[in-house]
Amino acid sequence: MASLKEDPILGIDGITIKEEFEIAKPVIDKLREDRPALETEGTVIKGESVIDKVIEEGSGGQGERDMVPPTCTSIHRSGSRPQLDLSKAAIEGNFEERDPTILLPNQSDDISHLALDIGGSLIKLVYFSRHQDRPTNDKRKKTVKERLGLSNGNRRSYPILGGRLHFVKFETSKINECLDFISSKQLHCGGVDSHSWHSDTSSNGNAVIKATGGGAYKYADLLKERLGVSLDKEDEMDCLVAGANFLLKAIRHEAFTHMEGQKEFVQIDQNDMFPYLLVNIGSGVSMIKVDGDGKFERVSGTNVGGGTYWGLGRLLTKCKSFDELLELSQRGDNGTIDMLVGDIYGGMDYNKIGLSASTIASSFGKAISEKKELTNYRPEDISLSLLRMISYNIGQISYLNALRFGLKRIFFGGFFIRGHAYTMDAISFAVHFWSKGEAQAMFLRHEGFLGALGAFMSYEKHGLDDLMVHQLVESYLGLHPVKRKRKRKRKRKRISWMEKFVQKGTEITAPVPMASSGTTGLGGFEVPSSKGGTLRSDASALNVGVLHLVPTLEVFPQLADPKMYEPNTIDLADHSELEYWFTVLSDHLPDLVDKAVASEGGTDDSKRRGDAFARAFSAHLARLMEEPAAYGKLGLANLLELREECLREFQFVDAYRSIKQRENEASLAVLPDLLVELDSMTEETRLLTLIEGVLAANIFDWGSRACVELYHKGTIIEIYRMSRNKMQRPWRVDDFDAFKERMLGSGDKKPCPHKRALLFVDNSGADVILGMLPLARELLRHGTEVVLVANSLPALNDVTAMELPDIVAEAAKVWPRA
Ligand SMILES: Nc1ncnc2c1ncn2[C@@H]1O[C@H](COP(=O)(O)OP(=O)(O)O)[C@@H](O)[C@H]1O
Ligand SMILES: CC(C)(COP(=O)(O)O)[C@@H](O)C(=O)NCCC(=O)O
Repeated sequence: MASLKEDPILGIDGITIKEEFEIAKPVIDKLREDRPALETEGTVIKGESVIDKVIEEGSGGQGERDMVPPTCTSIHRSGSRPQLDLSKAAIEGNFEERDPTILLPNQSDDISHLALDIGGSLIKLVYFSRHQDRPTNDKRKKTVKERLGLSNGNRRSYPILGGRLHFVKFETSKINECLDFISSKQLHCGGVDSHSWHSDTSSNGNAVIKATGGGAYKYADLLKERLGVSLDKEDEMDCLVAGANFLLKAIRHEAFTHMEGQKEFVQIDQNDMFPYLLVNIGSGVSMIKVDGDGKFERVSGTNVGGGTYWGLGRLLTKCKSFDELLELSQRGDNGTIDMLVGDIYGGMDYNKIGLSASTIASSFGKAISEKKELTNYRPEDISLSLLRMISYNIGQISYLNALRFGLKRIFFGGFFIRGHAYTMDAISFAVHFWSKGEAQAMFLRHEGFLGALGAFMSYEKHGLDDLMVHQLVESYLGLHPVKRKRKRKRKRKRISWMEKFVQKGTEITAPVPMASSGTTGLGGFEVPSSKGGTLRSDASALNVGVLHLVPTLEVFPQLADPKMYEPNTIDLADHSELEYWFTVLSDHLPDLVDKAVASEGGTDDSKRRGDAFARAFSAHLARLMEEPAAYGKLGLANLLELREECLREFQFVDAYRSIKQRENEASLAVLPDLLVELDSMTEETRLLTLIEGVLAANIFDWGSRACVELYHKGTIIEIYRMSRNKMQRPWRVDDFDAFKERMLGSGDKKPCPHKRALLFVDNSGADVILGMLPLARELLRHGTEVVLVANSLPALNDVTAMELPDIVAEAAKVWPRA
């Protein structure tokens, strides 16, 4: 395992843990005790919502609050108006993060914009923050406590360059929380970190904020009274369109499709974007035909929208929050309440008009039964049925409007969607079904912030023209789309499977894990689940199954000297080593939390758990820093296991789940090409390439922070390519010549392949799919029996024994015949 020290997300082989840790509970209790302190430490926002707000604030928080000026009377304007530089704007964070911050790396002027969209249900805020003036290279000088963020509650620290757009929402009925938030961060007077230029001012000296949505009218007086600001009202439809156009043109990995639980990002060619139908599902629904920047027509709408789901759902289920209602639906079965075609036709399909027995004939149709009252229905089923009814209906009406105007692309926004897999699937299904696959439903990651973003952009009406000049959209080749088209054509012949891999890896993202398994009443929605324990065979005659699922902690019997084996290769008794590793782990913590939250569908509940996990783990680290032997002998493996245990304590089953899925998809997509390429080689070259592939695919163990960063940009696959290119013998452990001799023979020696090979799979799907499986295939060809061995529990990015059969079965499907 190379460069272990450099890698904050390292893989540790053969961990043996003997100690039991009493971890999360005392920490949670402590957190509960700390809660009042937490709330006063933060903004004036009270109660449950504090944790959410802290999460949503991202880089905000105490660091900035420390600098809050007492009043905001010092508004002035500098001579030249600062410009918003949207060039190279990019989403920050991983693919699963919701409402992610947008990085403006080239922003040099100190702007201080804040824009509001005050809707029927929610207030959306977009604001800009400068990067903090903290040198990036002073990291190691900070105390570990500072790093752990225990002193100030910060979740992360950022480098200086540029700035960020932040996205925050509040319930409109709790507008005072929103005003408290603005006030605590002084956003209405340029923000706590603003030095030079502040928000627009009106002729009478008051700050002016751009605002849209009905509430910009309804609450104008309240804002004036509470914050002393005037609202510059922008038209809601103008803003929705401007926001959508900005996102589609400027932000990579913004738009995606979502069908049957599968999420796939869509690259939008800004030269071929229009016309499209924009459907904003807020409290009500607006359907807008967009022909260009500022060129649009609201062609339809429906009053059955997000407000309907939340309103009716609240009445029918007594849920206290929208998220509770949505979560309820995940455990629902709409078949108990919806009337199916089969219910009407005695279990039969109505084939003549293409309706199967399982098609919903009438939403809520079963509730006509006189024998049942509301209390006889499960709230879970009601919620799912309602969600399906409204989503499907909106999808269907949207398609009919697209049909009216010959539009093939429909983008859906609005907070009703909430990044919820079922909602998106139901909408996509309706569009797909009624258009017979002709039209496509697409979704936006900043779904609910279109209006607020549009209002934000309206500070500079020419923002989008600038975007064109800066040629913002980057392809994976880093070329302008127009040029890219031509280049790609010319290059097509030369694109190797590896390039395809890189391309796939940047396009594909994981299915949203929130998708519930089993049937959803929409048809064809079975989400494959792991089938450990059952032996299956497939077309390639591979037998796939789990041999052993019960974890046992035994020293591997094949070791030369099992008694001397010590899995903890790094001893943390050395204090500088300890401090180093604590730094690595604490620096990596926000990122791990993001992943863990994403792995659970990014729900508010998972965010709360994620935050609690971060605090609990930080508390453990802080304790161990003071008293390294607090939980017994401390080695790096123990520390990593502690982290895993802690994740599980907060019900994070596999923090890396979505990343694994993404990587599996990308790897499977290129596997056939890789195998064909391998098959075209001589036996000797093939063997060497196969071993190189195993080494390269084990990317996480190759270490380095750069790998991790690449991973975040969705290009980890490039690491695979790079590592293969750089592979040079002799390797640290290099038995290749002996292996080759056994496989192929040499001189007079006949081939004598091993009877059986144990292949230990470790990190990531690429490791298995592009490394181990091609090798396994070769071994099988030579008559060697192959057993793949993996961990029982997910740890770091490990592939587990439970996941292996599914991965192998999928790979076997794309085995080339040869
Ligand atoms: N936390 C929440 N509270 C209330 N509604 C929510 C929440 N999260 C999502 N929603 C859904 O989003 C809808 C509001 O979407 P949004 O785009 O903000 O529209 P509006 O501008 O009408 O407020 C609600 O009607 C509801 O269906
Ligand atoms: C009136 C609205 C534009 C307000 O926007 P919202 O606050 O719902 O986002 C919207 O609710 C709407 O388009 N309603 C549908 C009205 C109709 O066309 O029947």
